[in-house]
Amino acid sequence: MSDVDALARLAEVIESRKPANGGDPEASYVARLLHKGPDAFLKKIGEEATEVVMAAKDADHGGDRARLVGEVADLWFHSMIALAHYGLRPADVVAELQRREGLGGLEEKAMRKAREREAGKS
Ligand SMILES: N=c1c2ncn([C@@H]3O[C@H](COP(=O)(O)OP(=O)(O)OP(=O)(O)O)[C@@H](O)[C@H]3O)c2ncn1[C@@H]1O[C@H](COP(=O)(O)O)[C@@H](O)[C@H]1O
Repeated sequence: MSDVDALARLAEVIESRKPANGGDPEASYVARLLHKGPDAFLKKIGEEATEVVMAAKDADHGGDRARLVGEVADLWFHSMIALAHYGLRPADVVAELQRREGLGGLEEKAMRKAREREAGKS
């Protein structure tokens, strides 16, 4: 079973927790966040991103790398709740990464800057 399958399965569970699909905020953490709305899960994303940074800095100094894995999992999980809310799936993110495959970040940035310069002229 691939990594992407696991993300797709989790996306299905998240989908089933939407208010429109009968998700129960009393019984489900995901349903509770979706019920509270974007402010609630976007705040969690901000917190989890900070925790990723702190865990990585800790790992730099001999800290537990498993903690970093856990914090990244929390960040991905909460990001997937946001994707679901906006009608998107992990497959959309994977497709975007696939689109970028082989296009170096520096090369992409140079192309983007050139496009911006062109747009500025017109
Ligand atoms: N992957 C996860 C997952 N990762 C993290 N969490 C929860 O996310 C919360 C993370 O918040 P924190 O670490 O900040 O801890 P906290 O202090 O409890 O958080 P808050 O009080 O601030 O909300 C915790 O309550 C975790 O239990 C998750 N909850 C659910 N899932 C998946 O989502 C599925 C559906 O979950 P329910 O909708 O709850 O059934 C589960 O079967 C899992 O596969």
